[in-house]
Amino acid sequence: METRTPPSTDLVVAAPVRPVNDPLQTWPEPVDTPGILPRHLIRQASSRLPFLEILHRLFYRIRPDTHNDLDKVLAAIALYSAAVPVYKYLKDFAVWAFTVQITIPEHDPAAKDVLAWMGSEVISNRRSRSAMITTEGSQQFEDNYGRRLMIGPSGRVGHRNMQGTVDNEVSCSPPIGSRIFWVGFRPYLFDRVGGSRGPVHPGIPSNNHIDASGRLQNALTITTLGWNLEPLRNFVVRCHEWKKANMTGTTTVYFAGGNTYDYGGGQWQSISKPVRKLDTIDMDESVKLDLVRDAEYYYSEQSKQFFADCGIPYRRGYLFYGPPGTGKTSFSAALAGHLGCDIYHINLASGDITDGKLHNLFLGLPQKCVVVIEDIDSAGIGREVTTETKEEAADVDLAESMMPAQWRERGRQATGHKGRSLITLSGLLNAIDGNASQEGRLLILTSNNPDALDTALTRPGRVDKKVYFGNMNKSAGKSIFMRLIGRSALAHDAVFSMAYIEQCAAEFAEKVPAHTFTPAQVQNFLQGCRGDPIKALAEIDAWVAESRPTGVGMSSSPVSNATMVEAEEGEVEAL
Ligand SMILES: Nc1ncnc2c1ncn2[C@@H]1O[C@H](COP(=O)(O)OP(=O)(O)OP(=O)(O)O)[C@@H](O)[C@H]1O
Repeated sequence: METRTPPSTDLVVAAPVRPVNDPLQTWPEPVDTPGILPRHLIRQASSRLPFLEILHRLFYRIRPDTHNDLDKVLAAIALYSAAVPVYKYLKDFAVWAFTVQITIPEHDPAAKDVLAWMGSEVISNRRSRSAMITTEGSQQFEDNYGRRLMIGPSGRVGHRNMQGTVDNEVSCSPPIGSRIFWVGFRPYLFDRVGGSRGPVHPGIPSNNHIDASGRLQNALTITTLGWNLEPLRNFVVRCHEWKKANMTGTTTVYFAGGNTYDYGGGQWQSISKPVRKLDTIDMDESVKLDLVRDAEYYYSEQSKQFFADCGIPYRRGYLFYGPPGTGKTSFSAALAGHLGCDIYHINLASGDITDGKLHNLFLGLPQKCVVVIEDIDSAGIGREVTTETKEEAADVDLAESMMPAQWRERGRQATGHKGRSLITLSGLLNAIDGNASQEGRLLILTSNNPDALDTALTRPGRVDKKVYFGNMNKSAGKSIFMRLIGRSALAHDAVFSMAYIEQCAAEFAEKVPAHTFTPAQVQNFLQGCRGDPIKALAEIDAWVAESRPTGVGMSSSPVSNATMVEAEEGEVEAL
C-alpha cells in the first residue's frame, strides 16, 4: 500500500544574510526566550545602549546554556533604560504643572541669607551627611578678639544655631546638589548648582554662566508645591529675618574692584566681620550723634513715607573728608553695623571698574545698605573723556576681561597700566542717582582732598552732609587712651583704680598737642605701650617731640578743628 506522506507544515525561512563586513557575523544570535519579553523588544530597548548588546552576545558565546537567566537580567536593564526618559518626561510635567520655582544667583545677598539659614537650620541641625565647609572669609567667633568685638548690648555673641550653641570654628552651608527639607508642613526642594565662571557672551565674563542645558550656574534654585510664588517669597524673607536675628554682631562687607577674583562682571566678593562699635570711634560726640540720628531717621518708616509723599528719590549721601588715618572708613563701618546693614566698598582707583560695571554694581545693591566709595579724589575721574579714550578703555577692558587674573596683572606691570580709572563723571553720577539706580542705599564718599572733586558730584541731593574728619583734639586723646590702655589696665591689674586711670587719661590728653596727630598715629603709639599706663605717660613726651610734623600748630586742613559738619545747604558750620 502506498502511503502518502503529508506535506510538511514547517515553513522554511531563509536565514538573514549579514553584510560581509559585519563584525558580529560570526557571533551566534541569542534565541528568543519563552516567557520573557519578545526578543525584538529586548533588542529594540537595548539598542539604546550599544554596550549592552555586545555584553549580551559575549555572554551568550561563553555560556550558551545560561541564556535564559542572562536574558532576564538584560531584559530588566533594557526596560529600565527605556523607562528613564518616560520617568523624566513625567517628572518634568509634574514639576511644570504643580510646583513653583525661584532661582537666585549665588553672588546675590538673598542667596547668602538662604545659604546661612540652610547651613544652620537644615545642614547642621538635621545631621546631614554632606556639607560645604568654609573657614575663609569669616572671623573666628570663638576667639577672644572676635568675642570682645561682637558682644552686643543683649550679651549675645556670634552666630547661634537653634540649640543655642555657637557654630564658630567653620561655617557650614549646603553642598552642590539637591536636598529636600520641610518648613512646617510644606516641602521644599533646594538645589545648588556649581560651575565655572565663563563668558556669557564674548567680552562680558560673568559668574552667571549658563551651561549647555540652559541652567544658570553658581545659583540656588528653590522649588515648592503650589501655583504662585508667595510661599517662596516668604521663605526668602524668613531666611533674611533669621540671618538678621542670629548673626548679630557681624557685618557682611562686600567689595568690588582691585581683587584677583573679580572678573568685573558686576560681581561683589564678601567677607563677614565683627561689627565695629560706634564707641570705638574717637570723634566729636556731637558730630557722631548727629550722623547717627540722621542715618537712623533716614531708615525710619516716617522718613520713607516722607520721601514717597514728596516724590523725592529715597537716597541719602555723605562726604567724609580729611587726612588719611582719621577714621573715615572706620566710622562708615561702625555706622553700617549700628544700622544693621551690610556695607559695600567700591574701589574706583583699582583700574578694574568701568562705567558699565559700576552701573551693574549699583543695580545689584539691596534696598538697605551702606555703600562706601573710598578716596574718590584719587580715582582720576574726568569730566571730559574723549571718544578715543573711551574706545581705548573699552578695548583694554575687553581684552583684560578675557584673560586670567595673573596674566592681567603681569600685563599691567609690563605696560605700567596701574590703577587707571575707567570711570567718567557722567558714568559715576548715573550709577549713583540715575533712574535705574537702587533706592534705599546710604552712600558715603571718602576723600583726602575734597577740593579736587567736581561740584556736580557733591551738590545737595547727591551729598547731603559733608563731615570733616581731622586730627585729634583733647577729648579724643582722652577717650583713645581709655579705650586702648585704660580698659585693659583696669581689667588685668588690680592695683589700678578707675580714678587713677582717668587721671592718667587727662594727663595724656594734655601732653598730646591738639589737632596735630591723627588718631591712627596715636593708636599706633599706644599699641606699643601694651596696656601699661605708666609706660604711656613716661614715653609720650619723647614720642611727640620725635613725631611732631614740622610747622605744626596748623592743621593740614582748611579748618583747624577736630571735626566739623557742613550743613545740608552747603554752609560750613563748626561744631
Ligand atoms: N577717629 C578714630 N577713632 C578710632 N580709631 C581711629 C580713628 N581714626 C583712625 N583710627 C584708626 O586708624 C586706622 C585707620 O583708620 P581709617 O582707615 O578709618 O582712616 P581713614 O580716614 O579712612 O583713612 P584713609 O583716608 O587713608 O582711608 C584704623 O585702625 C582705625 O582704627
